[in-house]
Amino acid sequence: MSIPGLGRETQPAAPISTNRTLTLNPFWEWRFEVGFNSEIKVKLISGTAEKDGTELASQQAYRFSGVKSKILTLQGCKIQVDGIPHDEFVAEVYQPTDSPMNSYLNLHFKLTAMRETAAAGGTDGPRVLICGSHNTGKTSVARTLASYATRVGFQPLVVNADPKEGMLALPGTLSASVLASVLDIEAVDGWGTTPTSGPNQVPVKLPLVFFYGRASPTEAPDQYRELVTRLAGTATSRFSHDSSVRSSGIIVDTPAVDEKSRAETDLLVHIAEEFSVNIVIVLGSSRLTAELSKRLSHEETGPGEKTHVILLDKSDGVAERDEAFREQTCEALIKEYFFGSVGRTLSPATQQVDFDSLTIYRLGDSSIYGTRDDGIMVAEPSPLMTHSTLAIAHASTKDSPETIRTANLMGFVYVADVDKERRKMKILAPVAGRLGDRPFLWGSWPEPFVNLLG
Ligand SMILES: Nc1ncnc2c1ncn2[C@@H]1O[C@H](COP(=O)(O)OP(=O)(O)OP(=O)(O)O)[C@@H](O)[C@H]1O
Repeated sequence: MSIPGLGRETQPAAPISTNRTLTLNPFWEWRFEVGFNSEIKVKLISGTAEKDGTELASQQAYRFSGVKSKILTLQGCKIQVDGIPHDEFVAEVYQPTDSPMNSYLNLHFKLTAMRETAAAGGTDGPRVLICGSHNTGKTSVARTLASYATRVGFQPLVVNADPKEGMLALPGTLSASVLASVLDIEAVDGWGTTPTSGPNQVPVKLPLVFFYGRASPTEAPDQYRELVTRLAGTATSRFSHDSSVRSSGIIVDTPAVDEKSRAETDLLVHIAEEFSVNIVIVLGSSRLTAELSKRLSHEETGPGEKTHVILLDKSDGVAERDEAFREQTCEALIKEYFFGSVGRTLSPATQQVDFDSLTIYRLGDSSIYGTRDDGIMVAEPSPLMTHSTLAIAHASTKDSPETIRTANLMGFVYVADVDKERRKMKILAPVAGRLGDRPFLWGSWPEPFVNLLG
């Protein structure tokens, strides 16, 4: 039909298929980036493929949104991609030794041998720390080594000492968890879903989580050290009685360090010492390798055992994540924590509470509370709290400030609104129930962002 002056009515366009098949040879990687407002689906058609060490099941469609990552094949594969990524690239290599993955794989074989020896002798398995400067692929390597370990039947204790990332917990935390099963390929944080109240397809790994409430370890180095010590002590005592965890060892992911920064290297050495690390993997920095060798190689980490510091290449595929991307990831993680994800919808509860029925501690912030930035202080109702997440400490409101600030966490709530005059707050919690008997911790990071209920 033609309408005068308006031209011909257009026929609905036939949907354009965005489905295509990619063929990857052994050790090739398909590197892709997907924005937060779009989604792609990836299906393994034949061969084998993995994302950060976790194998894709054949013929299953995996959805990706808000991610920069890669699909690697060790034996060659065909994958079907449905949707248009924001960016993509196939990294071809002519022989496996051209890929840094080859050295990560060899490291895995070496660790497997050490774990087998430890299991046979009833001793501790390898305690590995992964470090390097910004964007060297530390978290990806840690995740890959952890996945490989579980694939051959080990159960390593995985530690995230990088508050910017959040592993099985929201960012701003340090955490540790035993990995005994596959990682969730689609998870926003790359590990799995942060445990809340709903059912999960992939078994939830109950992590041990501590609240740091800032992005960078050097912002509050004393508090950071204190939490690392707590995390190491609690995690090792909780899991040391389990012989299969002990012989599987530890894998520690660390915050980025500037190789020239003494303060940052000092914190790295502290993490290594607290976890009695005996293998340090440095990605892409010979200077950091030399510095850590000087400071750690003389240390005995066990009877007749010394720390080995090993330099490995970083992958040139590691993607830069700018602040906006990190903020969006953080937002996605917080939303997922309260509301769940596709196929796993949660029902959080909103409640109006009297501010004075809660005990909220502000982690030291001298810009608001003068010079008392050494510990925590009871917060007054403030609009600054609106749209923040508060951590719920596994402690009593009557405990000492030190016990509260170093307590492990039970979960998080979200502050939807604060009425300063009436001293009332609207709070979103993962489950309905009384909130008053546990202390809450309020950090300066992640910063308040969007209105989750808006
Ligand atoms: N080979 C690769 N191809 C494509 N993307 C990759 C590759 N390796 C890592 N990435 C992606 O690059 C980003 C940064 O990687 P990763 O988090 O492992 O680095 P990092 O060194 O831990 O970062 P940071 O310094 O911020 O802690 C992530 O989104 C990760 O999925």
